[in-house]
Amino acid sequence: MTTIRFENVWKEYDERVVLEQVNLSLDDHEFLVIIGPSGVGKTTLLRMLLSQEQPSRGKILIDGDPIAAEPTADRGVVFQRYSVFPHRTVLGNVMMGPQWAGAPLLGRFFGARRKALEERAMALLARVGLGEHADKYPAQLSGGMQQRLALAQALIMKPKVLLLDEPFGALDPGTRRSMHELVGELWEENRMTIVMVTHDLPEAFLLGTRVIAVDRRRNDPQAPERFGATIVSDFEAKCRSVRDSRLFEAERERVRLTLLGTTDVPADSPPVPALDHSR
Ligand SMILES: Nc1ncnc2c1ncn2[C@@H]1O[C@H](COP(=O)(O)OP(=O)(O)OP(=O)(O)O)[C@@H](O)[C@H]1O
Repeated sequence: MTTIRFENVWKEYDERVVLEQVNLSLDDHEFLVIIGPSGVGKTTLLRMLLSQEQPSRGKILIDGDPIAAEPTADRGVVFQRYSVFPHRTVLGNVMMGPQWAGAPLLGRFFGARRKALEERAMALLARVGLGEHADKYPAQLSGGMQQRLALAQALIMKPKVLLLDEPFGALDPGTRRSMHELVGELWEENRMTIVMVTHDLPEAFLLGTRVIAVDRRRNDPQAPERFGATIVSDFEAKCRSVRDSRLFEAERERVRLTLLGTTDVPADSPPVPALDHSR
C-alpha cells in the first residue's frame, strides 16, 4: 500500500517562489496526472517526490512517514528523453539497477543470483515487447522501444511509486497510443502509484484516475518571482466503479496468465482487495 501526502509544501530558489501551499493526498494505487503551463513547477514536484529536491517548507509523507532524504529504489522514474545507458545492451540496462542495489561494490551478480535476475529481466522485457531485442544496444531501438526499455528498467526495481515526466512527449501518435495501453496495463499489474506530468489533456484524462492542474493563482507584475504556483483544479478523472472494474479485469487477466504459465507476475503478489462500493 502506498499513500502520498503533501502538507503545505513550498519550493523556493533564493528569492524565487516556484511552488506554494501545495496540499495533496493520494490514495493507494492512484494514477495522478499533473498538467499546467510550461515552467510552472511540474517537474519540480516530481523531483521532490524523488528526493532530488527538498521542499523549502512543508512536508511530504509516504505511507505516513516523512519521505526519505535521498532517492531510493522504491521510487522509479522515466523521463521524456531516453534515460537508458547507450553502452549497455537492452538486457544489461534492465539488469543494472538490481545489481548496483544488491552488490554496490562490483555492480555485478554471479552464479545462481545472476541467472535468477537474468530470468526476471527477460520476462520483464518480454512483457514490454522487447523479448526479441535483449542483445541490441539502445541506438538500435526506435524511440518507443527505448521508452519501453526505460519502463522495464524502472519496473525491475519493483517501485511503489513510478514517476513519469512527459514520457511520451517525443513519440509519434501511433507509438504513443501503444505506450498508453502498456502503461495502463503495467499500472494495474504492478499495483503501483503513478504520478505523471504531461502537456496532453486527452492523455491526462485517458490514463489518470485523478488530474490536477498547477498554475499561479496570484501574480505581482512588479515582482513576478514573488508568488509560486499551486494546485488550481483537482479532477477525479475516473469514478470509483470504473477503477474497481479495471482492477477486477486486471486480476482476472493475471490469474489467466498465471494458469497458462506465461507471466512474470510474482506468485506472492498481493490479491486484489474486495471491491469497495462505499467510496
Ligand atoms: N535548480 C534550480 N534553480 C533555480 N531555478 C530552478 C531550478 N530548477 C527549476 N527551477 C525553476 O523552477 C521553475 C519550474 O521549473 P519546472 O522544470 O519544474 O517547470 P515545468 O512546469 O516542469 O516546466 P515544463 O513544462 O516546461 O517542463 C522554472 O522557472 C525553473 O527555471
